[in-house]
Amino acid sequence: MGSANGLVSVQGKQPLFSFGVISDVQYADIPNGQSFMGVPRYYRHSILVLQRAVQKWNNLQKLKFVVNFGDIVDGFCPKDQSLNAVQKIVDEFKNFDGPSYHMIGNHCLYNLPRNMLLPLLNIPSFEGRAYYDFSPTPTYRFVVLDGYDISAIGWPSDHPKTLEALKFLQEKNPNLDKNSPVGLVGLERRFLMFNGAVGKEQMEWLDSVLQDATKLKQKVVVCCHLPLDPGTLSPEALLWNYDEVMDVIHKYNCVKVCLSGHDHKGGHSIDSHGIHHRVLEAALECPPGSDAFGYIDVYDDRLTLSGTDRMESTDMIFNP
Ligand SMILES: Nc1ccn([C@@H]2O[C@H](COP(=O)(O)OP(=O)(O)OC[C@H](O)CO)[C@@H](O)[C@H]2O)c(=O)n1
Repeated sequence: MGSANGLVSVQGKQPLFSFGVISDVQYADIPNGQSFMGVPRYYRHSILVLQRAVQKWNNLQKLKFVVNFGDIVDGFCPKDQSLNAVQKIVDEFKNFDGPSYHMIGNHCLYNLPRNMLLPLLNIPSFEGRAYYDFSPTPTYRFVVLDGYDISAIGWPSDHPKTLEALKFLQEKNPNLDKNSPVGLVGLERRFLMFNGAVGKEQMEWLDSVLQDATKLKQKVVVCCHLPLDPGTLSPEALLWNYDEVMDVIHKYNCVKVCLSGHDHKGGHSIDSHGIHHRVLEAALECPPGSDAFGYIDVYDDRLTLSGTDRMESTDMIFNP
């Protein structure tokens, strides 16, 4: 038996395939700082975490691809350095011996508009859309959602999606600072400017992909920067319309696991339909010398996350 971060791996059973994971690198060439809540953030060290991740992923010699769960560069990155900083992190991912799949987070959008960001991240896009799917094996499909589809950040200020997001925030959050949850209660605390929603068109696309996956008997892993289940941790981190997205997902039986970032301390929950929700611990909040990245072995009946250091290992077992 081998052990990684408290998890005893099942020997003798070959995974169908394996992939690497990392989230919230939030690199910036600036001194250490802290979050709004006072949690230390190590902006220069986070690129070293990514470098060690890539080295480990390459050494494993079995990973088919890696997934970056967003927030590649921090919002405090001086804006004249944003382009270089994003390019620098993308280049680190290119040192991995295989494809990297990226998604956008709020901090990406504080740095660059969508039209610049999406080509750099190699996100297949039409009219600024940042959702897509891919199928690494015939029996599995990955769906990458764009949690900032309806958002007050990232689109031009007069774009209909910006206006829709601002109107929504105006209705849902009475604070002058729309990033502040003061006075919002329970799950209402997600109605913050640093979050966003999945729009109507993307929702229809998601429905059609899940319908197709069901027809093809594929199991689906949903990836989104923003968490989709209130059971995982902080309500402040949730996608605005996580409930509508989950209603679509729950229509089908094909989604087995939802993976996300954004809520830096990480978490794991299983929802009422037996779907695992795993929020990944942030690379940014690793004190120097420590790490937060991992890889996932995919089987017919489970996804097994082997985490390094601050990333907890998690066995996600489901009904095949
Ligand atoms: N209670 C808060 C929290 C944050 N802000 C301000 O909102 C902006 C973004 O916050 P930040 O912590 O940098 O966002 P992250 O994406 O790194 O992390 C998301 C959280 O972990 C989700 O729980 C920033 O300007 C903050 O100062 C705020 O006003 N009030």
